[in-house]
Order: sequence, then C-alpha cells, then structure tokens
Amino acid sequence: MGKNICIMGAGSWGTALSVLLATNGHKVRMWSFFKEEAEGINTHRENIAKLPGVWVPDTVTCTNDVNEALQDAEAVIMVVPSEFMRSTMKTIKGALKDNTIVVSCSKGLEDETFLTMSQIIKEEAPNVRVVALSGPSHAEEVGRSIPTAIVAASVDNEAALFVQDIFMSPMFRVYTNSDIIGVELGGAIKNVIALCAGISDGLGFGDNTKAALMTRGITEMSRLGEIMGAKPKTFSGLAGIGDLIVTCTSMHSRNRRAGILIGKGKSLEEALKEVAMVVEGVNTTKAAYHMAKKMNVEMPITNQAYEVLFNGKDARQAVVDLMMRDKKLENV
Ligand SMILES: NC(=O)c1ccc[n+]([C@@H]2O[C@H](COP(=O)([O-])OP(=O)(O)OC[C@H]3O[C@@H](n4cnc5c(N)ncnc54)[C@H](O)[C@@H]3O)[C@@H](O)[C@H]2O)c1
Ligand SMILES: O=P(O)(O)OC[C@H](O)CO
Repeated sequence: MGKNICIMGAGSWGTALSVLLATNGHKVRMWSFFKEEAEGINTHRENIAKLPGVWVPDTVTCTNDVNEALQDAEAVIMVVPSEFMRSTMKTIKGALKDNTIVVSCSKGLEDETFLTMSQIIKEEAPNVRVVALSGPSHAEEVGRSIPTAIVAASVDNEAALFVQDIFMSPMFRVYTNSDIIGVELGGAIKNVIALCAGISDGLGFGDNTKAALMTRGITEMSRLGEIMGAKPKTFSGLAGIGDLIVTCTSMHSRNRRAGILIGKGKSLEEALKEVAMVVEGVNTTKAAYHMAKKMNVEMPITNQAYEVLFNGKDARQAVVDLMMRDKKLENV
C-alpha cells in the first residue's frame, strides 16, 4: 500500500528519489530550502537546474514549508548536503514523532565531530529509527529508471526492511545490511577518492593510475572502517567498491567532474562554481584528513587530496609524492 513520504531536500538526488517513490505508488511531499526551487518543481514538474529532463509525477508536491512537508509522514528521507544535515535536523526534530523512520541518503562526515549522517540524526532526534541508503546511484540514471542496486543499512532490521519495501522496484534493487557505519563510511570516503580520480584524469594520466587510486582508496576506507567498527566485507559491497567504481568513472559524478577541472588547473573555487551542485568530497577530505590524524590511521591519498585542495599543492607533485613513499608490502 502507498505510504505518505516526506523528502527533505529537493536537489538532484531528492528529486530522483521522489520520482522513484511516486512511481512505486507512494504520496511524496518534498521540501526545498529554496522557495523558488519548490515552486519550479511544482510548476514545471521538473527540477530544471539540478535534474533536467526528468519528469516529476503529479503525486509529488514540493514545498518550502517544513510542517507542510512533514504532515502525516510515515517516513522521512533526508537528502540535504551533509553540511546542512545538523541544521535541517534541528529545524525538524520537534515535528518528528517517536519511532518515525528517518532515512539518510546524504554522503559525508561532519566537520570537527567526524560524525556520520545517521549519527547526527540520532544525536538530534534520539527517538527516531534511522536507516542509511547508499550505493552506486547517480540521480541522472535513477530518475530515468536505469537499473540500479543499493543498500539500506540499519541496526534496526525492521526499519531497514521497511525502507527496502518502499524503494524496491524492478529498476531499483535494495539490499539490507546491518553495518550502517561501514555503509556510511564507504559512501563518504569514495567521494574523496573520486575527486582524486578526477584530478588524475584532468592531469592526463591513464586508466592504470585510476585503477591504482581506486584500489588503494578501498584500502584507506577499510583502514578507517576497521577503527570505527565497520565490517571489512561491507567495503567490497555496493556501498564500498560499487559506489567507488561508479563515482570514479562516471561523468555524472560531481566529485569526479570537480577533480577533472582542478587537474586541468582550475582553482577549487572555480571548479565548485562550474559544477554548481554539491561536491561532498571537498568537506569530506577535510574531515577524513583530521579524523585519520586523530585516530592515527594511514590515509596517504586523503592526505595528498587535502594538500592539493586546501594548501595549494601542485596536483602533479602530489601524485609523485604518493608514488615515492616508502617501499612496502601490499596487504598491510
Ligand atoms: N546527486 C546524486 O546522484 C546523489 C546520489 C546519491 C547520494 N547523493 C547525496 O545526496 C546529497 C544531496 O546531493 P544532491 O546531489 O541532491 O545535491 P544538489 O546540489 O543537487 O542539491 C542540494 C539541495 O539541498 C538543499 N539545500 C541547499 N542549501 C540548503 C541548506 N542550507 N539547508 C538545507 N538544505 C539545503 C536544496 O534543496 C538543494 O537543491 C549529498 O550528500 C550527495 O552526496 C547524491
Ligand atoms: O555525483 P557525486 O560524485 O556526488 O556522486 C553521486 C553518488 O554518490 C553516486 O552514487
């Protein structure tokens, strides 16, 4: 039976998920931070700036009013950029009933606290049931019903099964996983590696380079995950290697595209302006860099990404410095 679902965030991913959920027979109320964005979606049945060419069904309405969006919601889908997760949760937490299922679809880590999105949600609203939905899923493809597989992760199995049910379709396969920390770390750290893969492409390096970055990127992700209590197997699944592959290779990826521009010599600010949608890997590089330092985890690619993005290091020199680190065994 169709459910009443609220989506907080009406950018490219929020809009694509609204199309999927409406197609699955649910009634969707979407909220945008921007009044004009909400009005634009209602008027044109399309998010022209962020997901052009994808038609939004009539069973989706978009509003700038939080209370209107949350009215009678049986599940709340959080899909704002990660830097706004806490402020958005603060805005809505008073209106959330106990045991409401809140689904994080955002990928990132909070600056300074290093918390994942589900941890922020739980900190702000301890009585909700939280699930993370993550995996290789570009909005441009999900919005066009291109077959996609993804993971609904939660320590609350019933909540994960509920999320699996509402999203699952012949074109959108949802697995469940109890390792929410692993799933969220995979989704956050792959953006750092995708920025680097883009920089490598922008510098004119090749497929060998990218394969090396991706493989050693998984190693970094797993090292951090181990310290955080994640299950190693999660990183060889959809939310780990799966999302890393799609983000490092697809031209849909905002992180990869920003990286390409930086590799070609643009400044970070110029690259972000040109992409004009959220590039989560930038803030995540900062958070992961400081997190790795604090926890004494070796993350050389992340360290070089930090130097290039925030200290003006030459990207080509960063690659050389990565290549010329101490000789070592592969599996340590
Ligand atoms: N785009 C994708 O293909 C995709 C896929 C999977 C996950 N994600 C994740 O989803 C999240 C959102 O990404 P997106 O691509 O939809 O971003 P986007 O840049 O397309 O849209 C961001 C949206 O966030 C909202 N917003 C802007 N400022 C805000 C504020 N101050 N407070 C609250 N909300 C604000 C607005 O509705 C805006 O349209 C990110 O964490 C991203 O990693 C994106
Ligand atoms: O466009 P990106 O780089 O933000 O990646 C979007 C999704 O995370 C891909 O799964």
